[in-house]
Amino acid sequence: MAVEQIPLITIDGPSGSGKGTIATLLAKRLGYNLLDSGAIYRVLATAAEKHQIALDDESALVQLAEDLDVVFKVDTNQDKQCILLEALDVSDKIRTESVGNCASKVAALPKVREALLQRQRAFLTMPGLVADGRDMGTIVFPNAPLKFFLTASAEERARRRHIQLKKAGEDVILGSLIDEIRKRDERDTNRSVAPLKPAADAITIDSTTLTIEQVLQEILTEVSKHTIFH
Ligand SMILES: Nc1ncnc2c1ncn2[C@@H]1O[C@H](COP(=O)(O)OP(=O)(O)OP(=O)(O)O)[C@@H](O)[C@H]1O
Ligand SMILES: Nc1ccn([C@H]2C[C@H](O)[C@@H](COP(=O)(O)O)O2)c(=O)n1
Repeated sequence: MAVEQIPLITIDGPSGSGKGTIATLLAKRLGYNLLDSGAIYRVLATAAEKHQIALDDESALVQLAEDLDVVFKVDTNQDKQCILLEALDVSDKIRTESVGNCASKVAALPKVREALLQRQRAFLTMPGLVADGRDMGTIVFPNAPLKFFLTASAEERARRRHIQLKKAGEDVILGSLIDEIRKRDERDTNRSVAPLKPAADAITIDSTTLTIEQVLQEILTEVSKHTIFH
């Protein structure tokens, strides 16, 4: 089957807007594959630390990206993917704010993004794909038939992240999280390549005052309007 005929939904948006949560629920509901593109940048940043590569050493990071030994395993019993870097489970380790910041730095390097492009496009297989990130609808899958841009106020995103990190046992201060989220937004939005922005044909959903279930329902309503997803 030609790739253009494979059902594909993209969800872009800033950090903590709920992309990952919604993409996971949507993929499960539709029985599709899932691409958590942020996880690839997070794994790359983790590999850089492991191999003592500086986060601004573009040529070494490109080589690392090309050789990156990362495996995404779908865990059918849990609602999350298991992510292996060089055969070691890094699923939880990559979720800290600190790794998110490092990922944002390596993601600002144009040649690193180029090196990871094909790896992301390879996720587009039958029966379909839900892809979440910053440039899914603009650069990686510009021809996707249905695109969403999920957003929420920085304060609300930090509040959600605060609850999430506290549950995971991380000792974090809400005020610093708001600052970090704003800094990451700024870096992701103002970089020269594939900046965080809605695709011209994306549907924007502001989830500041919506529950996860309400966001999912809004998306499913749009999905039901397209025959390619039936
Ligand atoms: N609409 C919502 N209402 C309340 N909490 C939400 C909502 N959407 C997401 N959350 C919660 O906010 C937290 C962050 O969500 P999630 O990890 O999905 O965001 P994200 O956009 O994928 O972030 P990142 O880009 O940093 O990975 C999670 O704990 C999630 O349960
Ligand atoms: N398509 C993507 C996905 C992620 N990034 C960068 C920018 C983010 O700050 C960082 C971590 O992503 P997250 O897991 O928080 O979604 O990775 C990107 O540039 N492009």
